[in-house]
Amino acid sequence: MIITLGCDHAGFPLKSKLMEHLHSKGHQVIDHGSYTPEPVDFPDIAKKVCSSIKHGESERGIMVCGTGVGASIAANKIPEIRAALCHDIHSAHQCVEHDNVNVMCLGAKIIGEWLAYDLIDAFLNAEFSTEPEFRRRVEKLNLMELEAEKELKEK
Ligand SMILES: O=C(CO)[C@H](O)[C@H](O)[C@H](O)COP(=O)(O)O
Repeated sequence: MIITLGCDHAGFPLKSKLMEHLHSKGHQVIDHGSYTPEPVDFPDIAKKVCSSIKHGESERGIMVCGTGVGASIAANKIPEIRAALCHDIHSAHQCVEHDNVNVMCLGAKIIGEWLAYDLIDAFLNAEFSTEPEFRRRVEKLNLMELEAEKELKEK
């Protein structure tokens, strides 16, 4: 799978390790930075990661910040992105199976590298369920996005 990766300064050390892990699993990685441990604002990187997914360069993304919270807030502002902060294995696969999540967010200050590897594997091995209730709910999320865009235009 082609995966887009991004991080801020707090996520930088973990992102480098994740990159190696993803390569070892045979994934292709598009790295949208940050490329140094210098301070950088997570919304700027989240925009790049999400734009890469929106434009079809990659199928899924992984964002790492200190807690994963800022990254998930930022990513969820972008239309067509469903981002989830996942620090447990069940959420890491169910978020795809039920909610068709396309960006997983991790907190480098919260979890260690080995849990991060397992979370990523669970996320990337999961597929969106064909069960109608999950499709219907994600369709409702899409409608909410369209309604919000319409309201903005009407302002
Ligand atoms: O976790 C984060 C946002 O939810 C960020 O990665 C930062 O760690 C957090 O905002 C703290 O900022 P700082 O500039 O690293 O002190």
